[in-house]
Amino acid sequence: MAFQLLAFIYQCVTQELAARPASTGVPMHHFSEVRVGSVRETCPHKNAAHCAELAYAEVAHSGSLALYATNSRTGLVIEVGDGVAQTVPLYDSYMIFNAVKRRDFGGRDLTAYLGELLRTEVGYKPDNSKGDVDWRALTAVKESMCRVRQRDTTNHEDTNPAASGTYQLPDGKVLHREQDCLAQCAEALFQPARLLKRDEEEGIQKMATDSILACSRDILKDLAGNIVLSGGSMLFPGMCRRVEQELQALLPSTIKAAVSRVASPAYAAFTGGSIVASMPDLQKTFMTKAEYEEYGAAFIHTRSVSLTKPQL
Ligand SMILES: Nc1ncnc2c1ncn2[C@@H]1O[C@H](COP(=O)(O)OP(=O)(O)OP(=O)(O)O)[C@@H](O)[C@H]1O
Repeated sequence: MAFQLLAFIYQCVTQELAARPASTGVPMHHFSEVRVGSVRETCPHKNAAHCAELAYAEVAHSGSLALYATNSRTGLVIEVGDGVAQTVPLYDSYMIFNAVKRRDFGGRDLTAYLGELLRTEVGYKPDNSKGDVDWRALTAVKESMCRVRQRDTTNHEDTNPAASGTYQLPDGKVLHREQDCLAQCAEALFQPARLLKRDEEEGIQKMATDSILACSRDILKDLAGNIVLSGGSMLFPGMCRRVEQELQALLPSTIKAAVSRVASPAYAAFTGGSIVASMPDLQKTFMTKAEYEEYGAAFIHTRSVSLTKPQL
């Protein structure tokens, strides 16, 4: 079913959007793991080949694409979108596959958590008969009013520049931008086990630290020195500073963490993908249609930029 959908998307890109894969590379990304029921499984290699069968293209990883969006080739990407959080270390464009961490939580869990906070803290009463009105309102509050608390409370919290002073919820209650629950929502990214009730799930700071420390000692400083935030759920004001503080507290004191955010976190994979598609030296990682026809779909594994460097 997923491959039928992929075929449909590919058809839309080539026919509806009139993209011409014959004259430009088409980067595709795939997840390193899939969830089957409650079990996580490594995404089978044959899936990448199957994608290639559909598109004769190159298979990359959204984390690596986000790093390209910053014009760098070495660093750690922390990417949190709507349903997935992942930390992806890359050295000289190579993804260090065995150090990638991926967990199934993201923006939609934060929206649900915000709903709980508003119910308990301001007595918000969602009206379930109104379809997704309630969900859309919670998402709008999250995206426009919420911020990230700082570890160092002597620092002023950043406020959300998009926030006006107040927001009226569908039940008529009015929220004020200073309200504490608006700074509490994003805490769930740092404490998913306690706040999202996800047993054994680590926060993004622990995932990132584990990803860095799982790599060779020679490159730890390079990775920690270029940590890039990507994905819509990294847009909360104050996120860079908070992640930097968290990582600095967890990493050995000799390693300095430097955190930045890509220009448009929600579109970083697209931006990076377009950069990859136009980089002359990375075009050699593409599989052409002629190569596909001569060597078959498995040839994609010799070309993917998502290869692990064995010595790392
Ligand atoms: N300004 C913002 N502040 C906080 N969260 C935001 C903001 N803008 C968007 N988001 C959240 O980011 C999430 C979408 O991010 P993104 O587009 O990166 O995800 P995705 O690629 O669709 O998801 P995934 O890869 O996890 O399946 C949504 O939950 C959205 O509410």
